[in-house]
Amino acid sequence: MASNRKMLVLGGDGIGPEVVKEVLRVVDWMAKKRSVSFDLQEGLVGGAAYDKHGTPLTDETLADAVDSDAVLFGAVGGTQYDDLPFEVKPERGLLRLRKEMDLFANLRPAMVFDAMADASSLKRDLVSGLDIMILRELTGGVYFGQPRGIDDLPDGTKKGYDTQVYTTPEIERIGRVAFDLARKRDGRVTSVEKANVMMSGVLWREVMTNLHKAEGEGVVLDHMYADNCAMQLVRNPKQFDVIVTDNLFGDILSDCAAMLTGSLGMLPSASLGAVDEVTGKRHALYEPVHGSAPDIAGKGIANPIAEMLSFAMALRYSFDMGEEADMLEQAIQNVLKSGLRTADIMQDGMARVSTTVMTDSLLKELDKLVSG
Ligand SMILES: NC(=O)c1ccc[n+]([C@@H]2O[C@H](COP(=O)([O-])OP(=O)(O)OC[C@H]3O[C@@H](n4cnc5c(N)ncnc54)[C@H](O)[C@@H]3O)[C@@H](O)[C@H]2O)c1
Ligand SMILES: CC(C)[C@H](C(=O)O)[C@@H](O)C(=O)O
Ligand SMILES: [Mg+2]
Repeated sequence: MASNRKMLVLGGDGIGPEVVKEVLRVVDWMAKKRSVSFDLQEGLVGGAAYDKHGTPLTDETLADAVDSDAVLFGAVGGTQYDDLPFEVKPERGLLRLRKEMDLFANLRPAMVFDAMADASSLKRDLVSGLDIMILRELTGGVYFGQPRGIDDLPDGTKKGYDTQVYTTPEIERIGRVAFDLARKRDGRVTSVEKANVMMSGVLWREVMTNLHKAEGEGVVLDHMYADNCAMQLVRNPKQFDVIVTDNLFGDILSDCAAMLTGSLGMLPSASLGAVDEVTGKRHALYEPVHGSAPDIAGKGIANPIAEMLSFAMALRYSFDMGEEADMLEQAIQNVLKSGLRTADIMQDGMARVSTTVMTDSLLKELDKLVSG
């Protein structure tokens, strides 16, 4: 059935295609049980694209991504690609997608579902009900700054270097997203950098402070150094509402936040571009925070929940299907409540299940939600 909901599916490598396949079962369910169809297209990215085309992202796939309403992304990378030249490594495919689609705002929510509070690395009372949003700037900073390279030095040793760059407009646009998010939540933004050692951090703090004065009505802003933030996340995570930070600190802090929720396999994300003033649309890519997990790939034990929750974010942010997104999230909560666990979130007294059995049960919960 044709539809105007264009979604490009890029499974990638390792467990990427395994978890994406499970989401496609939910997409099927929606077509059958809710009469909601998607115009799906599949493509290659990462190592899978390199194996076939000699590049981790072809221009054609990039064009398809730009043309879609949303990209559903799995994960890229794998040890078999470790020796490839830097510019064709699988991860470059993802980075090029982010940059060329200008997906500057990466929303990484860390929520602890009731049934999961005992699976966290922290004690139950520190995490139960936790709901924080890490907003990571995704198209700037040390990931893309020039110059970068490895040079030979006269003494026969080498010098490896990267450059962290942020401009005022780059900081302002992510700051605006942070304030907008906070207004719909608890109204608090913590801006995280290392202004004590980095000039880009000094600018980041100055721009955030000025932006807050000019446009921060209804929002309380505070500032924190990134090292302290890492510590505070595992000491008392409920002190945070929205954390806004740069590309590299956001990468690290969100993996850290994952363990508050029980596993990297639980954390979704949405990578969003600016809203086009004429069409009202924006480029978007939905990706779990985890990677291709080479240690468990092919074993059928990956946790599909991060990918499922990423699809729920797609339903909410790209397809205006909040009701379906709520339903999917509710079904996930019900499955967890029923005691099913993939290996990464296994707890005493729970039933250990495979990736596909987790989805079987999720589809049954969805059935129950529509019939009851
Ligand atoms: N967005 C992405 O595509 C992305 C993100 C992170 C890492 N990577 C790449 O993935 C490869 C492996 O990286 P890594 O090992 O540092 O990180 P990783 O996230 O792939 O795995 C870290 C650990 O978490 C576990 N894990 C991750 N996702 C899981 C899931 N859904 N269910 C159960 N367990 C899960 C893994 O088994 C592993 O023990 C590298 O090539 C890296 O560059 C890609
Ligand atoms: C695979 C890699 C390029 C990526 C990043 O560093 O941004 C990943 O770690 C992530 O968190 O999305
Ligand atoms: Mg990461």
